[in-house]
Order: sequence, then C-alpha cells, then structure tokens
Amino acid sequence: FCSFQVPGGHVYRGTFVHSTQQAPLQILEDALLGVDTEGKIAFIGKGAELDRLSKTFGFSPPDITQLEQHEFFMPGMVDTHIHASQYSYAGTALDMPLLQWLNTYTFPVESRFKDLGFAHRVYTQVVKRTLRNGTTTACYFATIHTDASLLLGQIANDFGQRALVGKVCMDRNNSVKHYKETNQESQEETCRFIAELLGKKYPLVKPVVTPRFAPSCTGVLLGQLGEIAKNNNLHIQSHISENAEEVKLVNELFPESESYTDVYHKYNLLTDKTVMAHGCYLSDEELALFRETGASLSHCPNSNISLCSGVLDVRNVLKHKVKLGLGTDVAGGYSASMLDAVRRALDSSKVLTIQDPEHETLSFEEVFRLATLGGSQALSLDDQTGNFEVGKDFDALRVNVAAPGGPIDLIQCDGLKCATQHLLYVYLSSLAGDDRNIVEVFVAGRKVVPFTE
Ligand SMILES: O=c1[nH]c(=O)c2nc[nH]c2[nH]1
Ligand SMILES: [Zn+2]
Repeated sequence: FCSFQVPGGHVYRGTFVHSTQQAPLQILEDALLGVDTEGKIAFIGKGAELDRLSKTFGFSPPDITQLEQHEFFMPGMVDTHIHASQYSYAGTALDMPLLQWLNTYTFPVESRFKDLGFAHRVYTQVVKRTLRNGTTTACYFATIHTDASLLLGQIANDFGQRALVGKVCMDRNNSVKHYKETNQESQEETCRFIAELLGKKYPLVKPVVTPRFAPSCTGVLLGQLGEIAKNNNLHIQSHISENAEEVKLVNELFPESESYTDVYHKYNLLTDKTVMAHGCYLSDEELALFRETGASLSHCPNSNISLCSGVLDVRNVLKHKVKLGLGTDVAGGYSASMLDAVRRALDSSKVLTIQDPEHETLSFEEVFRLATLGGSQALSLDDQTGNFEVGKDFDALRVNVAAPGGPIDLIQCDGLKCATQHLLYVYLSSLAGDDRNIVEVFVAGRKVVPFTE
C-alpha cells in the first residue's frame, strides 16, 4: 500500500455492491474504497474507520469523493463474447438460422474490414458504445484481417478498455469468395498479429487465439492454433454447440471425434484460458470435459434467441462447476449492452422454468455475478478484475439510479431511503436502467467515461 498517495490515488465513499465467491451479492453501505496510483484497490473499509484509514493511507477528508443518494459503485461488466466487426449491422439481419445467417450477412460484412477506414469507424463506435454501457472488459472477435484487428487493439487501448482481441482464423469457407485464408496464411498472420500486438505493450489489451469455429477450420489449422496458444501461453476463444444444424455439420466434418467438444480437445484448444461461446447442446460428458480442462463458457442469450439457436441451461452448467460469463454476441445478439445480456439471461432461465417447473430459475443476484465476477473468471482475468477486492484493478461503474433524464422513476422510494438491493434490482433487471444511469466508468482507476474528447 506504500504506492498509495493522494492526489495520485483516489478515495470514494458510499455504497458499493459486488459479488464474491461466497455471495452473489454483497452490499457494502457507507464504505470507503481507496485506489492507488497504479489504479489498484488499496483498501476497502467502513466509513466509521475513516480516521484509521486516513492515517494508514495518508489522505484527508477533502480528498474523498462522496457518492450521492441513489448512487452506488458496482464492478465494471465483462462481455465475454462480442464480434466488434459485426457492430456495423447490429440490430438487423436476424431472420435466419446460424449457418445461413453467416453466409448471407456476416461473411460479406466481415470481408469489408480489409478497408482500414471502415474498420476504424466501426471499431471506434463499438469500443465507445460498450464502454458507455459499462463494459470495462471485452473479449472481441475482429475479422481475418491482421491490420484491422491490430487497429481494434489500438482503439481499445486509446479509450482505456480492458480487452482481449482476436484476429479470426478460417481456412474453410465456400460461401463468400476471398473471405478465407489458406492454412499457411492463417498461421503466419496469427503469429504476426500476436507478435505485433504484444509488441505494443498495451497494459490492458492482449491477443486471443481465435479459430472462428470448427466448421470454418480444417483440423490442420485447429492443431496449429492449439500449438501457438500453448507456446505463447495465450487465451483462446471460439464457438461451440450453438445450433443443432451446426452440431450435425461438425459430426460430419470430424467423424473421428466423439463430440464437438472432443474436436477442440483433440487439438489442444481447451485450456484454462479458453472461452467458448454458446454451448446450448453440450452433453453432460462434454461439460465434464470443460470442467477438467478449466475451459469456460460464454452465455449469449440474446443471440441464442435472436437466431433461434437454443436455450442454454445455465443451472446445469453451474452444477458441473464450469466457469461461465455472459456475452452480448453482437450481431447475432442485437444489443451491445451487457445490461441487455443480464435481462435476457434471466428471461432464458424463466423460459426453462416454464418448460419444467422443477428447473431452479437463476436469481438476479446470480446473474449479476455472471455479468461481473463470473465473466472475469471465464476469461481467467479474475486476479485483475471482477469485484472490489484489495489488489485488483479498480474497474467500476458509478451508477445513479435516479439520474436526471434517465429511464427510471423511483416511485416506491418516494421520500424514503431506497434499499440498495431494490435500487440494483430496478436498475439491472426490471426497470431497464441504461447508459444514462452510468454516470462514470473507471478502468484500472482511470476515468474512461465520460469521454474526454
Ligand atoms: O453467433 C455466432 N456468430 C458468429 O459470427 C459465428 N461464427 C461461427 N459461429 C458463430 N456464431
Ligand atoms: Zn459469436
């Protein structure tokens, strides 16, 4: 804590809400939280401990930022799966199932990212939009284009977002001419992407090895990407078992494998730094393999519904002790906001309960954890972010539930002090709080929203 010094550091006083391993929702009323000069949480204590904390950490009362009534801090949200390139057509083209949707809309749009001007426009918009909506950490798919993917890394760094960035790999695609690589190109460009992105030494932006999904990659490429990830100790992301037709196709393309999960496992693509999107049709045996390897799942409920793909049984995934976070999956998911992912996750769980009253519906507290701590665990970044533990980076949203001009009327709280749990509930899951309620966003202690320019 010796690096803590006001004015370099910062102290906040007010209500903090976050999740821990033990509790999906912990509410800390009148807490004091100090951020050191490196952007890490130096201490978190009670307001009543002001004297002791101010002596230990060397700050004085005027240095403290006091939250207003109806405000709280929550951890920044972690989007474990988003296609930055597809933000260019988010909100449209949701009238087909996955494989036809890819061929008809997705591949033609993604092929345009050869144009760096177009890439710059879209990538700037998606980074700003997600940050403004409280995504402090994003795990991005870009496209097959190395230079445009590097540009996405630069833009995330410039705006101060924590990000994993993947140059997409695909050496199999018969539908859109030129939107594929040879096996050799994919391997060489992946190596160039990794070397150049790591060479930038961005503190919060890292490369992630990104085979698009098994149907877009030959076994040879999958094996090479497994090697590259292993040799460089890198994250891996892809898609798995999203849609029934896709699962059938994978069984046909990889007849020697026992399951979709087995395909990735054979090529060393399931590690404790792997995140796979969807997983709607995984068997219990496949989930057991996820658990054994430490690989995680990204639950993308908006996309699952929008493309009529399936409904992930999150409760079953959690029972298997598989790490799980939430993803927007733009543009299969039409919203880039993690608040939407929270609501869709709750709705999807309720659909399962309608189908089977024995199903144990997810609580809003559990989904809150998935959007924050769960996501950081799914990305193996929970040593750095996900909640307000001393030593982690201060990635936080300052939320004002009653923000002027915002979408929430706090009728039930008229004249009363609202219970924090009620405030969080109306903001997150029922009264559709949105970016108007997120008055400030911090990543690693730095205020990144409102934007400075
Ligand atoms: O939702 C999805 N979006 C994609 O871009 C994609 N590619 C393979 N599988 C996919 N699923
Ligand atoms: Zn996806």
